[in-house]
Amino acid sequence: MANQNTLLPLYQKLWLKHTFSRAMDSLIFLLLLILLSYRVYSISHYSFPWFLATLCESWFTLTWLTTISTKWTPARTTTHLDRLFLRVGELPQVDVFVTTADPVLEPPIITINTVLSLLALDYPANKLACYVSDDGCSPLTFYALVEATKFAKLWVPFCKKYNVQVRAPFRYFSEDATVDKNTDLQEFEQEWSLMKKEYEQLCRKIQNASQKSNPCPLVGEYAVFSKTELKNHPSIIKVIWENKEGLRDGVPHLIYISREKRPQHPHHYKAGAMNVLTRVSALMTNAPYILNVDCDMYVNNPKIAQHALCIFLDSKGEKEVAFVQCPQRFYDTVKDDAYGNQLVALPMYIGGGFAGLQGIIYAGTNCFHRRKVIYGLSPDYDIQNMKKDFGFINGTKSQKKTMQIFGASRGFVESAKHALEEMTFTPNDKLFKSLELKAANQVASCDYEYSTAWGKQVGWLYGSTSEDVLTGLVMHTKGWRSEVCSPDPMAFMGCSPQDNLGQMGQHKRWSSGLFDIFLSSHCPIFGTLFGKLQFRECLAYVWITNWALRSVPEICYALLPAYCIITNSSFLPNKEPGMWIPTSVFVMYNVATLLEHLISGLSARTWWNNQRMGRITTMTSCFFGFLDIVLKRLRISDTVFEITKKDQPSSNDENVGRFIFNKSPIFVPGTAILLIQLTALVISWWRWQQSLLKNERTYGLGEVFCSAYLVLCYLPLLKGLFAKGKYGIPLSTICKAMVLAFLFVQLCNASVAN
Ligand SMILES: O=c1ccn([C@@H]2O[C@H](COP(=O)(O)OP(=O)(O)O[C@H]3O[C@H](CO)[C@@H](O)[C@H](O)[C@H]3O)[C@@H](O)[C@H]2O)c(=O)[nH]1
Ligand SMILES: [Mn+2]
Repeated sequence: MANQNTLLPLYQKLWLKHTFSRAMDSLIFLLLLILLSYRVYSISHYSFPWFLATLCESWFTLTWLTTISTKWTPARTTTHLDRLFLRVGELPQVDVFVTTADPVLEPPIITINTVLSLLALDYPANKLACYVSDDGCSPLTFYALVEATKFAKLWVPFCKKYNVQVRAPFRYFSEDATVDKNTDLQEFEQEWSLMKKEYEQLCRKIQNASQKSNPCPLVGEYAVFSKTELKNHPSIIKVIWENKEGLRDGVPHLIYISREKRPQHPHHYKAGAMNVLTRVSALMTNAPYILNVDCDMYVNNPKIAQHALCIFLDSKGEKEVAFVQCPQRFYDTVKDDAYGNQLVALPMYIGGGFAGLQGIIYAGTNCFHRRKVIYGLSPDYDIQNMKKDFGFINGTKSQKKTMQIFGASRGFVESAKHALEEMTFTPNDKLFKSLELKAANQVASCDYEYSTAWGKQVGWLYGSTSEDVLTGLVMHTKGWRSEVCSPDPMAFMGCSPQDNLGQMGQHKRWSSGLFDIFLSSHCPIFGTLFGKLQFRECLAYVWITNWALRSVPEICYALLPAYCIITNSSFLPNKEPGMWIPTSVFVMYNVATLLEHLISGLSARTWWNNQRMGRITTMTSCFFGFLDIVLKRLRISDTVFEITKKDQPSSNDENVGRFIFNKSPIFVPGTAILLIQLTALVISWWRWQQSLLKNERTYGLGEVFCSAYLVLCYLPLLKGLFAKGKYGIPLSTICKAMVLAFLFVQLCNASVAN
């Protein structure tokens, strides 16, 4: 019996059949090929727009090929929790990392809800430790965590006693409470009311504190914050709560870390913060598994750690899987996904596709890692070679090597050695009491990483604002796989941007970070040529890392119809049968994407919003992402990680879903494209009137349709031209866009004159 249990897999991979989606995608691909052949065949049509269209369409065809390859063999996993306990006697330790960076953009109340939901995980409390990194160095965040810990002592037992599902209090109390059948209702109601009262008090305290310049006098515990500046302060490490007795049902350890920052030292944003968390936790609990969440991602399925461990501890997963990624889902989302940022259909088709290849990308949050993989281990390591590679063989020469990799902390090197050999090792059994915080301060200092492998081969990798995808890609290049874990209920829930500004900033950061990866030495193509990145996984990475680059052909293609109308030329075949080819590509593409949305349970409106936002963001945010990287490569300016605002949605606002504008240059190209299409439409209408008078036949219907379609996509901007206040596009932006549009029309006219 025991034998059989060890043989049964802890998780299974199910291959999905998206036959319909496959058929549609292939058909579109075929049509694109026909279109290209038609273009080549009718070379006699050669003209500038015809040539440019051929170039753009070749690009679209290539992109479509990578899309199909990514989506072709989707998979998902199911985990067998019941078998986990038969397999392992005791659950392993898990260190949880939460990052926060700005108490204004990321209100502490959101962060503490995430932390509370993590402390209340359905997991032995003596096997958990929660580390919070605060890049904002904010006494308010610290204060909120201290107060939250007091509440956690009531909250954690309450959640466990009544088997609460949503363990983030702000969500729990916003819904009607449900209880198991056997619960003593009276007792429950009493405790529930008490808990609600306590939570409201906690909120009030934090609210009051946030209104003062300092949450409390900066003395005692808080004295360390008295002489700090945002980017100039020593490291602050505080053990807020220690589960001293190692109680299984207690509250897990909670540690606050604000790493050292100095003006001259680059801090590498989130990746830098994660590396400090890795090192400090190595000195304290050194758990073999790490869960990483952003400050807004609360636990929605308290058993998620066990589910992830099913994958890690499975006999196959144990050897192959580097990380387990849970999907990102959002709560209180804007109706019908007006800003196209809920990412529901995309992860289902593209994410599912990745999962059926070498594995899903690492998406930065809701992800479980193995510590040894973070330290740079490859899947088929040989223990002796590994020791040599990391310099763990006695002798001064090898000691130097270890330091070159991991830095000069002896304590850390010792713990890393054990982590790599997968031996349980807690550097300090009496944990924090006897722990020398000095050692922790050393590894959190800003110069610790100089001339080490941190950020290059070890830990979260530097050099891209999409540090997550980069770090995951390098693991895949080493030959590791990854898995998606999406049990029911959904593992985590978070905030998505509540307006188009947040959404556009996020897309700009992602697209630039991803394109940065494509141009770096970690480019997925090299990964396949020289590493162990599988070919189709490489294509999938090429698909995702090229996001910013896609803006260029897309903008060209969007300008083509206007160019043709203005210059009275054409880029589309305007006679039968040729004209049917692009028409059917357009129709098929829309039908296919619409059906994908409907099958995913989304509304037709959501589909349209996603299409529309796809066009807008590619030509605005992604284009700026592209420019950012061009400037970075030319060493003119560096990219920065702009934090997304996490706000609790304003309910019942009638303006929800409306676009808001500011003076950001990001709106200039979009407005210019819109003005150009409008100009073209006016010209074509005028010409049409003329031709009616002369009784001539007009061509160029295709071009007019394309222009009109773009105006429809850009409707939010069109409304912005006429609205006032934050809903209106600023006059300066309109003027700049008008200049661009004017130049474009001049260019068109000049090209005709030649
Ligand atoms: O200097 C910094 C900047 C950011 N963060 C943290 O990084 C996380 C992600 O930032 P956010 O503004 O929420 O970005 P998103 O676009 O929502 O994040 C996604 O994309 C990022 C990469 O662009 C990943 O780092 C994230 O994990 C992933 O959820 C947050 O917890 C921040 O507190 C830091 O700790 N230090
Ligand atoms: Mn986020």
